[in-house]
Amino acid sequence: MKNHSDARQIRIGTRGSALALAQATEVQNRLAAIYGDEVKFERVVIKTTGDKILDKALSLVGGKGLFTKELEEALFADQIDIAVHSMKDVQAFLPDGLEIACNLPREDVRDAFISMKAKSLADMPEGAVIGTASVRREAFIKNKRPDLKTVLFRGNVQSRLKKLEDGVADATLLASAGLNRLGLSDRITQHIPVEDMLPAPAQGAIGIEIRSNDQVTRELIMALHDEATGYAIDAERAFLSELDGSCRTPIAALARYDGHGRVSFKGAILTPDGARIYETTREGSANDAAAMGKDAAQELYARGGKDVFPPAA
Ligand SMILES: NCc1[nH]cc(CCC(=O)O)c1CC(=O)O
Repeated sequence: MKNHSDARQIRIGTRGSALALAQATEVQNRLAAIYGDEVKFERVVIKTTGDKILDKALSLVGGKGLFTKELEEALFADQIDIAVHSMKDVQAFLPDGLEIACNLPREDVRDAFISMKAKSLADMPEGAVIGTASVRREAFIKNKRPDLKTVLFRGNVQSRLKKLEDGVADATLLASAGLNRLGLSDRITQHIPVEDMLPAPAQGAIGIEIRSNDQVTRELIMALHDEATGYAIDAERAFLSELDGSCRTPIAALARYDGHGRVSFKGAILTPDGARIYETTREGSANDAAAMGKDAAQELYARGGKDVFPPAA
């Protein structure tokens, strides 16, 4: 056992970006609201590979676990007790010995369109340039507006907004959730309806990762778990893991819990050029959320896998 004074201490592992810190603060505030002085906090800021590589598309760097690997190593090394993640950045398969123990209530799931030149994606002048690093967003953009050009936009939310101000692109797309959490909601030009652009699996959700054998921490943080978010994430992540997509695969999914035991699910895969979208829906018991996502993935893989997934090298 660790030898901290009377109060139980939770070491919160987080990346150093403004968004990551805001999410870690949200977790800490929620825990403090429940446990008061019984729990003390220490924040441990950890730089991940994804924070260091800013000049390449993540899809070219290798993809999985770029924003989580170093945090997971710190969990294994007992340097932190919890790792706070954007669930969107958490790889489909976690290493043995670690698990996502809870999900906070989900933020806005939609993608946000941000521009000083147009009121909406549809309103963009012909040939205009959109900055994005997401193959999913790029494929949807090309599907709707084949005339638009895309440029690679990486870096944290602030640096992308700065690039926009500097005129590197005419518009960009970011998760509404991140902007809201950073107090930057006023920068959003248009919330893109999910019917037009299905979000990334788990977009807008925060998850807390722990060591599977750390029963004490699990019991403390379970109080933060949001059931509705958990069911939705179960379905969306089962969809993602069944497709075993990389960051090179445009994959989208959104599930909703109705508050009464039922989950509805929509999933899509797209060809990177946006020419084809394969989508499907499911509806069923929340207890079957993961099976629903998996089943939807199998259907779409059978229908569109050949087009969407690049042939093995
Ligand atoms: N891959 C980067 C990333 N991971 C999570 C978010 C936003 C917050 C969220 O979706 O929960 C972002 C930035 C973005 O997509 O705009």
